[in-house]
Amino acid sequence: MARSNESRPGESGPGCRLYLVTPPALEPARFAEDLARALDAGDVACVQLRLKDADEDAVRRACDALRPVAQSRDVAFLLNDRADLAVETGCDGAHLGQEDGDHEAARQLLGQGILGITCHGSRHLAMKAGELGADYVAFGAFFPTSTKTVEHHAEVELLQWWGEVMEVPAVAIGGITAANCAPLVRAGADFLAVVGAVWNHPEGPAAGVRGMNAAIAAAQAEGAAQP
Ligand SMILES: Cc1ncc(COP(=O)(O)OP(=O)(O)O)c(N)n1
Ligand SMILES: Cc1ncsc1CCOP(=O)(O)O
Ligand SMILES: [Mg+2]
Repeated sequence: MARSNESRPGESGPGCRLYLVTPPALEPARFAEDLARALDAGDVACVQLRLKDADEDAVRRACDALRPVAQSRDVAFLLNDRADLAVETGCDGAHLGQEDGDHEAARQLLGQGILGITCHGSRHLAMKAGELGADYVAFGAFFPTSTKTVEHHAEVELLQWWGEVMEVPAVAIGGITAANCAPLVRAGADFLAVVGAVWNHPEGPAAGVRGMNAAIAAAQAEGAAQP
């Protein structure tokens, strides 16, 4: 599947695309190989490095090992939680939550870089994020997840509403799998962000990417066939 002419988070593009978030812990050299295999298995718009328990040096080392794997394939590489470190390490941007510092300052710091903001299940937070210039808003969790203890949930209708009134792309996250993603795609999610569906796939990450791509394509085809 072609990649380079398609959308990255923050660009509007055709249909819905896959957004990979890394596992919570990884060994950079070994994971670089897994990541390469996953990215070579199908269409991926974006990779987010999310290492909640790693210190700054470990995050830098992981960036150094993984960023080229994504960027050499024209896949955007984002850092979770830290806009400053994202800029310093040459990432394409940062994903920030509601507790991850000053979003307006991050917007300034990132310049043309990608800024994604967690908006949980909230129209209000999403409008605020859109107003300050976020390149995408992230809604979730849509389904139960074992990757993170979540306090906020989002409904499928939120995606539909957002797509009708706003231009800023929407990322859906939280417990998304090939088996449950169809309603999110049909509701207009621009990107589906996943951890477990790819990295914990029983046949390996490449099979996880192929499975997600196939499920997205099937949901889009189904949507297009409806009168
Ligand atoms: C694409 C995407 N959406 C949401 C999140 C969650 O961000 P946040 O609320 O800051 O929680 P942590 O990831 O920091 O635990 C995300 N990382 N990516
Ligand atoms: C980081 C994050 N934010 C909300 S749910 C979630 C975890 C997503 O992981 P999974 O795809 O395994 O449910
Ligand atoms: Mg965060």
